[in-house]
Amino acid sequence: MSQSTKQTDNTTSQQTHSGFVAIIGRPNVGKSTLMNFMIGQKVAIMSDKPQTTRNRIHGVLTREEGQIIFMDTPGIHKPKHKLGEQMVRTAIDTLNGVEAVLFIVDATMPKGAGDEYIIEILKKVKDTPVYLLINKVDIVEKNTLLGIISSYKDDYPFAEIIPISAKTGDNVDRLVDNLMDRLPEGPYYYPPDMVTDHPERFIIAELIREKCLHHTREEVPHSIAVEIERMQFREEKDMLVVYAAIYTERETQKAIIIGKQGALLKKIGQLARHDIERLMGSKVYLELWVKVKEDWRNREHMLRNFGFSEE
Ligand SMILES: Nc1nc2c(ncn2[C@@H]2O[C@H](COP(=O)(O)OP(=O)(O)OP(=O)(O)O)[C@@H](O)[C@H]2O)c(=O)[nH]1
Repeated sequence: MSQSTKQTDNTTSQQTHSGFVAIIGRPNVGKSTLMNFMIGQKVAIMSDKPQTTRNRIHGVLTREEGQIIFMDTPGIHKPKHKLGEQMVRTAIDTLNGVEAVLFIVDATMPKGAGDEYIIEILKKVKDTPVYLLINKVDIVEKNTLLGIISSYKDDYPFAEIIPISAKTGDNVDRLVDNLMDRLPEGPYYYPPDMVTDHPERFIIAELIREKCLHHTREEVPHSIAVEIERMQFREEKDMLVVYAAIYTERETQKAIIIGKQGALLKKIGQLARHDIERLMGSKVYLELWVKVKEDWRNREHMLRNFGFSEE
């Protein structure tokens, strides 16, 4: 994950950190308020349009030191509608695949069935650190806090327990610093100021591009581009199908990416597929091919296709 658009522009600065963080908590505990506070004006708030898969990206927090992509885990907030086994498994897979989980509870409410339900799911999650965030501390008496903490702390080995106020921002900076420290070194998956209707398309293209660059070192310039030609969720197979083209400027570069008997392209595909599955929380079928488009950077219609247009 060491080469990205951002870092090639920025080779002298220190390595950025990045990763995925899931936010869970029963309704009304303050998930959206916390997102809004953390991300503020800079947010690339993701569209509310139905997504191709069940996981939703809430927003992206970009700082000089790195980028945090916040994910929703649909279904987990609504214990009343009992999830199907497959949905529970998908939720657990998502939580296993992220770098950290933020479990938000409401300091003004006693622990309820909804919280306990979430804790049960968390217990099935293996190595992901879980932060317990006790929210709305601005409206509770300080001395009630200890009682709330002790009602949760034996339920689960939380990595951190942090009382916060998503409304006033109390302790939120501390939380973000702590998350940034925990995230592994990695690229900015989004340009810092990008707003898009198709965030997954963009990230998936970047993941594929990153694998190409990483495994070809200096032989292939950063000018290669990846276009997602088709992306479709196949309900019956519970699988996301992605067809993507890798564009190079020369035949020689195309040959390098394909490798001996297609070996390198296969490897790029496997690695990218793994990352996309992690991102989307579902199985992925990825088909890649390599095309030569000489001097594609100068062609405006191509730029628009690749999603680089200002429009
Ligand atoms: N006093 C106070 N109110 C808060 C705080 N955080 C959230 N709220 C309020 O709690 C209510 C619910 O907040 P949301 O952010 O919508 O909660 P949510 O978890 O996203 O809710 P769902 O979308 O239903 O899952 C709103 O009225 C917020 O203003 C806080 O730290 N302090």
